[in-house]
Amino acid sequence: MSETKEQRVLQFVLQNAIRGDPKSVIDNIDKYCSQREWAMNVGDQKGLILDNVLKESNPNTVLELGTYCGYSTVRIARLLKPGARFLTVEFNPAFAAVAKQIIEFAGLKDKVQVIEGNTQDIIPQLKKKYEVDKLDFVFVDHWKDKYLPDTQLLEKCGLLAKGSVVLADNVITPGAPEFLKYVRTCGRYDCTNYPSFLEYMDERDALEKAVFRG
Ligand SMILES: Cc1ncnc2c1ncn2[C@@H]1O[C@H](/C=C/CNC(=O)c2cc(-c3ccc(F)cc3)cc(O)c2O)C[C@H]1O
Ligand SMILES: [Mg+2]
Repeated sequence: MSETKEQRVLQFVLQNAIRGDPKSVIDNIDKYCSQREWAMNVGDQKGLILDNVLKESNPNTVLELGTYCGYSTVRIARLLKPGARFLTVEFNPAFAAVAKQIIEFAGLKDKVQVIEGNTQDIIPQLKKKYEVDKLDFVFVDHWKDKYLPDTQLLEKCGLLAKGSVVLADNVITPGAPEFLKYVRTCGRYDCTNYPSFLEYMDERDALEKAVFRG
């Protein structure tokens, strides 16, 4: 049966990256997706901003919405302190299967829990089923029309505390206008925009950091 693009990305990593070396996994995904087939990874330019915002936050508990192939999952997991908890949610089984193999190849299997499911179903289960109290850092990179409902769901479920960081990809391209308007005007977040470029392209994009005021 014909391979998918995501399977080709995985194969390229398995054949070219160094097992147990997260940076070589990241670099090889960027190499494949910039030279051979574009894919919706956060990429290296926005990835550097993600790295820096994450380091500033130094989180104990991290949630990612939209694992895809696990590129940002590896970027995040490689920077977490020992004992930190990291949950990532993906509802496409084929993407989750690729991500799990990429995460394991990078040597980060024990740092990440890949949860297969829809974020709107998983978020309400985080407290009881996944024993999460509060989230220190949330990376939002799934369907763009889900950014707002899921942010409001995180609030409703009592998962955000004063200082919790919500970092959203693609607030320019493809854009998440309702999310952006909400976090910037609802009065419950301090927002910072980080202008950058769309992964592997020259088009403009940006990350938005929304820090919950509690
Ligand atoms: C609700 C829900 N629950 C669990 N997983 C969910 C979910 N919604 C999506 N997902 C999963 O996240 C992933 C989805 C990510 C969506 N990201 C995108 O659509 C996306 C699109 C572009 C883009 C930019 C310019 C262009 F011309 C074309 C595309 C760039 C990006 O960085 C993106 O993240 C994979 C999907 O299965
Ligand atoms: Mg994205």
